[in-house]
Order: sequence, then structure tokens, then C-alpha cells
Amino acid sequence: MEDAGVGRARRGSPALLGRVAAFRGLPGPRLTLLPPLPLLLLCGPVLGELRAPPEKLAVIGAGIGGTSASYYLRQKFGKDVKIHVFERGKVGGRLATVNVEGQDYEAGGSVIHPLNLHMKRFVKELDLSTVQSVDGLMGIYNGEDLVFEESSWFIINMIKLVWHYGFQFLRMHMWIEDILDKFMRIYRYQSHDYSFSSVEGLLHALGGDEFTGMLNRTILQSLQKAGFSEKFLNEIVTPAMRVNYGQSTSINGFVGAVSLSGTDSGLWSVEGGNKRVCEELLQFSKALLISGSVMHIEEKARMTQTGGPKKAYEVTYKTDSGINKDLYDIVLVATPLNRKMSNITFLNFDPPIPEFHQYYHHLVTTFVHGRLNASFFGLMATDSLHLTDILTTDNPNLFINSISQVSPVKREADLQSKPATGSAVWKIFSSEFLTKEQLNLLFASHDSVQEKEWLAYPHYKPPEKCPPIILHDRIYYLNGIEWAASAMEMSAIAAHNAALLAYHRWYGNTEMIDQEGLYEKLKTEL
Ligand SMILES: Cc1cc2nc3c(=O)[nH]c(=O)nc-3n(C[C@H](O)[C@H](O)[C@H](O)COP(=O)(O)OP(=O)(O)OC[C@H]3O[C@@H](n4cnc5c(N)ncnc54)[C@H](O)[C@@H]3O)c2cc1C
Ligand SMILES: CC(C)=CCC/C(C)=C/CC/C(C)=C/CSC[C@H](N)C(=O)O
Repeated sequence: MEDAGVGRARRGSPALLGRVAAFRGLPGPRLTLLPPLPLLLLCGPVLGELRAPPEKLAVIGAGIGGTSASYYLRQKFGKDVKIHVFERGKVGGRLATVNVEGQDYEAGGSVIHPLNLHMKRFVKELDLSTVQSVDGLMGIYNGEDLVFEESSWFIINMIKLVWHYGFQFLRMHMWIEDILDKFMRIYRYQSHDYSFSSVEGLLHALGGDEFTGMLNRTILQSLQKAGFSEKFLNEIVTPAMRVNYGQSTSINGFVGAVSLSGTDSGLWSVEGGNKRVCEELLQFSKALLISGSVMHIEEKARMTQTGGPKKAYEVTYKTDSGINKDLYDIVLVATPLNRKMSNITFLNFDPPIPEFHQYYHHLVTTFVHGRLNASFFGLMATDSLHLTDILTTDNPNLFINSISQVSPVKREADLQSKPATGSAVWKIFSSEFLTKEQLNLLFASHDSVQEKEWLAYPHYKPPEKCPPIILHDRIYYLNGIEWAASAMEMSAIAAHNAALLAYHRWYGNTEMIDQEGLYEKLKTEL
């Protein structure tokens, strides 16, 4: 990420691993060259393709998955195809801000990893500015005491870390680095236009049986097998799972690794809010946004101009002005398919498209402007609390997952210079709404309180079977990838994959789907 035009903000997540990278004298996360942008963004399919291009494509959902899908569909299918994006709520979906005393703060997806190359490409292409996360000071609270507190002195911190956990931080860093190295192969595959027809197939192409196996084990089992101590798992790994996914170390190993990579340094976000990426992607891809809720999808035969029958999908949707229908050649579903989150039915398909009863985790984000109560965290009431992020261990008596000081999404209002001990805006993750009594316990004093409720991400319970990508001949589902791991970049990867898959299946390019041995094949093609 270039430094020019980059602001800094408190992010509400501790850079546990980043500090270790610095300790090792490592440069932190590597910057891998993004493959050159395809030059054919607005061109049609290449010569020699016999089948006529599709006329109209539908994308359901204008979160990061749906909007990046419309970007990649435009890139692949060319300038003439009509792309309609349906959205029943706000563009951005789970990328959303809340307003606290006149400033906007990230309430959903907030931090982006420096090696998330799709997100990086988008901000560059869309000419958006980025904000670097400021590494604050992290503490771990077990419900009685702070079992670990960071110091602002680098050397003291390192001594503390080694004293408490030996060299396990270093080993953890190397473990994550190895997984990220393999994960990065997706960018090369996608830049060469390769696609996958299942999430498991995609993961296997990246890291073989090791990656698919991670879906069947908990992160706890993976790390225990790798020899990490109980203390390290309880005091470091568990809090990282709680702050990022609101769950315990019983989540699958792959999402666990993604969660740990979310404690790296160098995280960033988009100035003005991450949802800006979605808004701009929609414009850039010249898609038509339809503000309405898709109710059902049905396969229909329609007549072409030459008189022959052609199969299409009829999408029925509800807008403020009533119920409408339209026909599409290809449909991409970019929202979790369950009753609570999208409520889309597939009518008269034979065999029927299965219903997904997958449980999404309930999470509440509470924003409070106030001053923390040191005594709640086991300190003297008069002690000054210098921490900016307090994570928690697995204790049933605890009513919060984490509490972190945050900055507004607009750079000019950055609170960086404000001391952590004073009044600040704090973001709390909890599984339920906090009561007045609980807020009074957490804060010595506070004024405004804003809350937002989410069905945030899958409730992970390995062994995990990801839902299919191909729901029907030309209906594709993006959000199955969330069952491997839910993150902005994962949705963008799924979107690029679905656009490539839809394109290759439309034109019959079977050699571009589920190719075996891609890593070896592309290693020699520089
Ligand atoms: C609190 C929280 C914190 C997070 N933090 C991070 C983070 O720091 N970093 C990170 O990378 N990820 C984070 N995530 C995860 C990330 O936000 C999601 O993985 C990602 O935004 C999912 O995007 P999506 O487009 O796939 O789905 P969504 O954003 O859910 O988009 C789906 C869209 O479809 C619309 N829709 C649903 N049904 C219909 C219908 N019938 N008709 C029309 N429209 C419909 C919805 O309104 C929605 O806008 C976080 C998530 C939450 C909730
Ligand atoms: C997909 C890869 C390789 C990396 C993504 C790493 C990443 C940014 C993980 C974070 C995932 C997540 C769901 C975080 C939620 S909370 C984030 C933050 N702590 C906050 O306070 O909002």
C-alpha cells in the first residue's frame, strides 16, 4: 500500500503478530506484485467464441460480494451486457457505518489485511484513499484480571511476551505466514482466468489436503497438534477468535488462521468507510442498481429474435412501487441463502435447489463515547487505563467479547492524538445487547450509546461442508465461501471466481474450470 494519501486510524484490533514480525527483523507482511490489470475491461469476448454473449445478468446483493461480482462480470462479458444488481437494504451490506456524535465509524467489516489484493486493487482502480490502522496497546482480560498488558516500550513488550509465552508468538507468526503464502496462489490462478466449481476445490488448489483438512478440524486441534501450549491458546488464540468471529477456538482451522492473520500489523481501511468500495464498484461496472428485494427465481423458456426457445431465469422482486419480474441469462446470488438473511425461494426446479438452513452468528456492536472504568478490569479505580484494546478469554461470566478504541472513517476527524486514558469512542463486541447496568460497570462515565445488531458470519462447527457454487445451470452462489472463512477479501475472491466460472461455462471453456496441478503449471509461467 502506498503511503501517499494514507491516513492512520485506531482500528479496534491488536497487531499481535505484527509486533513479532518486527521482533524477528522481518519487513512485516510481504507485498506481492498484483498481476497487471486486464486491459480488456470494456471489450467483448475474444474472437473465435461462437456462442452469442448473454444479454442480461442479475446479481442479488450489493455487498462487497455482489458489487465486486458486477465489476468482474463486466470485465469478462464486456461492455454490451446489461448487469442488474438487486439490493433490498443499503449498498455495502455488512460494510456499514454508524454515526456517533456527528462522526461515522465502521460498524461491520472494518479492517483489511495488507495482502488482500482484490481489496487493494479496488481502492487503486477506484481512486479511493486508505487509512492505516494504528497499533494501540492491547490487554487480555480473563473476567477477573488483566492477564497480559502491552507496554508502549518495544523492548519491554518483547521481554514480557517471551516471559509469558516463550517463542510461541514467533512460531505462530511462521505458521500463519506459511498459510498466507499458499493462500496468495489464488491471485495467480485468477489472473490467468482459472476458476473452480466448488469452495473445497478452490481451497485444494491453494494448499492441497492441508487446506481442505483445516475445514474438518478446529483451530484448537490444529494448534494443539502443532505443539502450542494451553496458556498460549487460552490467553492469545482464544481472545483473537472472540474479537474477530465472536466464537471460540472450536471454529474451523481455516477461518481460525484467517482470524489470526487479522492480528497482523499493516491492517488498513478505506477512507470514508469500506462501503465506499461497493458504491464505487457499482458505478465503475456500469451496473443498474435496483432497490428491491428478490423474492423468487424460476426457470422460464423465452423466444429469441431468431424464433428459437432459450432458457432464462425469471427474477421476481418487490420494490416500493410493487412486484416486478425480469428475465436473465445468468444469476449470481451474493447474499447468504437462508430465511433470515435473504428469504429467496427457487420455484419449480427439478431437482429442487436445496434450502440452506445455515446458522449465522448473532453479534451486537455497541459504540460508546465515554471513559473506561479501570476497576472493572481488576485495577484500582484510580488507576489510569492506558490500553486501547481489551480482548477477553473464554469465561462464561464475561458479557463482552472485546472493547476497543476506534477512530472515525474520515481522516480529518482522526482521534489519534487523543490520549487513551481520556474520553473516547469505544466499540464493544458482544453476543447480546448490553444492559444499562453492564454499561455502567464498563464505563466510569459515558454519554452517547449506539448499537447495531448483526447476523455477522457463519456459526462455525467443523467438519464444515461448504454449500455449492453452482446452484443450477447458470445460477451461481458466492456466499458458500463464508463457511471456509468470512471476510471482505473472501467475498471478492468468490465474486471473481463466480464471474470466471459463469463466463467459461457460458462459452464452454471447460479447460479453465477445476484444472488439476495449477500451481506446478503456472510456476513456470512468469
Ligand atoms: C461486525 C462485523 C465485523 C466484521 N469485520 C470484518 C473485518 O474487519 N474484516 C473483514 O475482512 N471482514 C469483516 N467482516 C466480514 C465481512 O463484513 C463480510 O464477510 C462481507 O462484508 C460479506 O459481504 P457479502 O457481500 O458477501 O455479503 P453482505 O454484505 O451481507 O451483502 C449481501 C447483500 O444482499 C442484500 N440482500 C439480501 N437478501 C436480498 C434479497 N432477497 N434481495 C435483494 N438484496 C438482498 C443484503 O441487504 C446485503 O446488502 C465483519 C462482519 C461483521 C458483521
Ligand atoms: C482473508 C485473509 C487472508 C485475511 C483477512 C484477515 C482479516 C482482516 C481478518 C478479520 C476478519 C474479521 C471478521 C474481523 C472482525 S473484527 C475486526 C476488528 N477487530 C474490529 O474491531 O472491527
